[in-house]
Amino acid sequence: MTSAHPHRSVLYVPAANEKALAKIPDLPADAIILDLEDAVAPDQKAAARNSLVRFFEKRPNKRLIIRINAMSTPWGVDDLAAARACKPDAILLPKVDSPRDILETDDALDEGDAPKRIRLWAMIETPKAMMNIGAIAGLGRDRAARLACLVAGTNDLAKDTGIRMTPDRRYLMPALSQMVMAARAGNLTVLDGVSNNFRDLDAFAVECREASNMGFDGKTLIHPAQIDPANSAFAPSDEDVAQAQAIVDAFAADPTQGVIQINGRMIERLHLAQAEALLAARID
Ligand SMILES: CC(C)(COP(=O)(O)OP(=O)(O)OC[C@H]1O[C@@H](n2cnc3c(N)ncnc32)[C@H](O)[C@@H]1OP(=O)(O)O)[C@@H](O)C(=O)NCCC(=O)NCCSC(=O)C[C@H](O)C(=O)O
Ligand SMILES: [Mg+2]
Repeated sequence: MTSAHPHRSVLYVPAANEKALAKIPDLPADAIILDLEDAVAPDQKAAARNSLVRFFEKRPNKRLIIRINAMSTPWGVDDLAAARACKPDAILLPKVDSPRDILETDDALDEGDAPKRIRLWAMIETPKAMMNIGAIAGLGRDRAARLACLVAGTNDLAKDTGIRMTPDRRYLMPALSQMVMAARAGNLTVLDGVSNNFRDLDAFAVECREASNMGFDGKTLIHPAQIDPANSAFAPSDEDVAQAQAIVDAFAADPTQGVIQINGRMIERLHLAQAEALLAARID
C-alpha cells in the first residue's frame, strides 16, 4: 500500500440521499465517496450538489472524496467548482479514458486557489482506460501531479465491453489484475469495484478476500453492511502478523544473514521488508 491511510473500506454515499449523508459520522468506513455521478438521477444533480455543499459546511472528521460527473457532461464544470470549494481529501473522476482527462482536471484545479492537497482519484471503467492504464498510472510517479488512487468500475466496464459479471468474476479478473499492476508501477493506491449484491455478505466476504489476495488495498462499497467484512478481509490475519513478527525477530537475532530458513521456508531480506511493511500497516 502506498498511502499512509488505510483504504480497506471505501463507501459510496449518494449525495442526493440526506438520510444516508446523516449516517456518515458514525460509519466505520476508512473513507467515504460522496457521489454526484451514477447514484444521482439527472433531474437531481443540482439539488445533490447543493446538499453536498451544505454537508461540507459541517464536515465530519472523515476522509471524504467527491465523485463528480465527467467534464464532458452538462454537470461536470459545476461539480468541479463545487468540489474544489468543499476541499475534500480527493476528487474522483469517472469515465477516465486517458492521462489527458486527469491532467486537464489538475490544470482546472490549479486555476483556482485549491491547494495541491486535494488529490485526484481515477475510475478505471472504460475500455480506453484499460488500453491506457500504464500511462494513466504513470502520472502517480510525477510528484507534481495529484493522482493518488485508481478505482475499479466493474459495472461500467462490463457494460462497455460485454464482459459478463459472473459471481466468481472470472472474466473480469484479467482487467482487475492489470489495474493492480499499473497501480503498483505508479505508486498508487488501488481499490476493487463494488459488489452489487449487498444482501449476500458471505459471498461478499469471499470477494473481499480474493481482492486482498490479488493485491488490492481495499474495496469500494455500496451499503453500510459491507463495511465490517471489508475491514476484516483487508486487515492482516493473526497468522500473517505472527509470521511477519517471526521474520523480523529472526533477522534481528542474526543481522548479518542475507538468507535464512524458518520452518523449512527460505526467507530473504526482501521478505523482511515485506514483514516490516505489514507490521507497520496494522490497525489495532
Ligand atoms: C443500494 C441501496 C439503494 C439500498 O438502499 P436501501 O434500500 O435503503 O437499503 P437498506 O434498507 O438496507 O438500508 C439500511 C439503512 O442504511 C442506509 N444506507 C443504505 N445505503 C447507504 C449508503 N451507501 N450510505 C449510507 N447509508 C446507507 C439506508 O438509508 C437505511 O437507513 P435507515 O432507513 O435509517 O435504516 C443503497 O445502499 C445505496 O444507494 N447505495 C449506494 C449506491 C451508490 O452510491 N451507487 C453508485 C456507486 S457504485 C458505482 O457506480 C460503481 C462504478 O462506477 C461502476 O461502474 O461499477
Ligand atoms: Mg461507473
